[in-house]
Amino acid sequence: MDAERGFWLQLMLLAMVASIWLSLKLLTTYRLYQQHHARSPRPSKTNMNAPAAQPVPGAGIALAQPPDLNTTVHTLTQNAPSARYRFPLGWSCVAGRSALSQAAFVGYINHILLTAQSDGGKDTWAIGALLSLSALHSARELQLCVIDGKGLDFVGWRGLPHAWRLALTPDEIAPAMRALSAERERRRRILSAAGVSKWEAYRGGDLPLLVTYVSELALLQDATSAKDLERWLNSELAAGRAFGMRYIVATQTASNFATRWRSQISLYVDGFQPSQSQDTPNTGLRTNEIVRSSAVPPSDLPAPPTGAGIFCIVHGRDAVNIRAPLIDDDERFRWLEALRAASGASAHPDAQEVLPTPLESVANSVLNVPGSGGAPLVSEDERQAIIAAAQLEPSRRKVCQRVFNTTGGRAWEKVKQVCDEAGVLLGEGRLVTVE
Ligand SMILES: Nc1ncnc2c1ncn2[C@@H]1O[C@H](COP(=O)(O)OP(=O)(O)OP(=O)(O)O)[C@@H](O)[C@H]1O
Repeated sequence: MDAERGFWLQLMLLAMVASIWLSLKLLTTYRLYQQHHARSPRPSKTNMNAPAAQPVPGAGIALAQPPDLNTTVHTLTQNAPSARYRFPLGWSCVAGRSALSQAAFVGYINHILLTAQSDGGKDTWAIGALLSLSALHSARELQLCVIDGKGLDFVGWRGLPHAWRLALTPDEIAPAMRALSAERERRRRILSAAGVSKWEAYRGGDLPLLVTYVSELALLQDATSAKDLERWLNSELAAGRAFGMRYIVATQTASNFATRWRSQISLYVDGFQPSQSQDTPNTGLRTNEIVRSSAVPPSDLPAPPTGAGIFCIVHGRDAVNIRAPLIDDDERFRWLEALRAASGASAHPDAQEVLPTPLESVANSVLNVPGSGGAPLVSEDERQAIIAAAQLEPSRRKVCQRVFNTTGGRAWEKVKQVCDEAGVLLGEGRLVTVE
């Protein structure tokens, strides 16, 4: 009996020693884990670049000194190597480092409302987005329409292969609006004849994404009337999306305009506003909802000139403060020249046949954005050839052989990237298509 009790006592003692040892081990491991994570904070989802970043006082996490447009486009391509029609939103300061926020037109962004008081940096933000899109897409993939009429900001864009139409004086505005409606109808006919329900499914290769920038909505009202403008916005914004047309509509505040078309807006970019009453019309959220998202609402942002280029970006219920890269006249001129040179437009300004603008050539030779590293850059022609071959071949290797006459290196990466994006040939040997 005593021997049995002794045995159980010994066993309990052993169990106690083992549990103390285990607890100490767990504690040490947890401390090590904590120390490691204190030394190396997790990178933010949006990626980072220069160290020792500082936010603008009173502007949430908006970065005080954002990198230039070159670095911005470089970071954009690193963050989202394969996303099409991506563009930068602006820079923030996350855990002491600069972080770029970005979005993409095809996928989840429909139309954009861009607002801020005078000199808030609206044109500069839009120019950054349009130049980035142009650098990353050929004129066959992307066309731009600019309706300005308030200054000289877009004069240098004339003759650019990406420029579908520029309305830069008040008398050019109404015809440009009619041309956009006619283009929408033309696209409707093409898509309907091709038997597809939306632009994204069309494989004809002759309908580039058409992005229209309206630099001041009030000028469109002056060129037409409040009623006509409302009708035009309602139909163009509601229907344009399905036909590969996107709008960036800028104005000082949207509160002076009818509300229906605003339901088509999926991204709000709002800079300084003088009163809380302006927050909701320009962001779609109430002031306290923006604060709950840990962002500074437009009515609390610093006013220009200190606050120029600082915006509150709202998508759904998420809000973030950013500062856009400042693009001065010289830089803009260099970019436009680079885009012209890369597409051969400077040699043939009136050329009908527009050459594509592959990112590699713009990036490597002219704009100094490294093209190596990250995912391969696939031209629209290559993309279409890969998709077509994927309908015929049973495996990605065979697709690669058919399109590039090789099965390795960058060619293989391109095939992999396009197949992943399109959701085809996910299993070797059979054709799988995902919605
Ligand atoms: N990202 C930025 N960072 C710093 N300063 C900026 C930035 N963007 C613009 N600015 C400054 O603000 C000035 C006005 O910019 P911009 O013309 O883009 O504003 P806007 O909102 O379009 O003005 P307006 O409505 O009066 O035409 C620029 O000349 C520049 O000095």
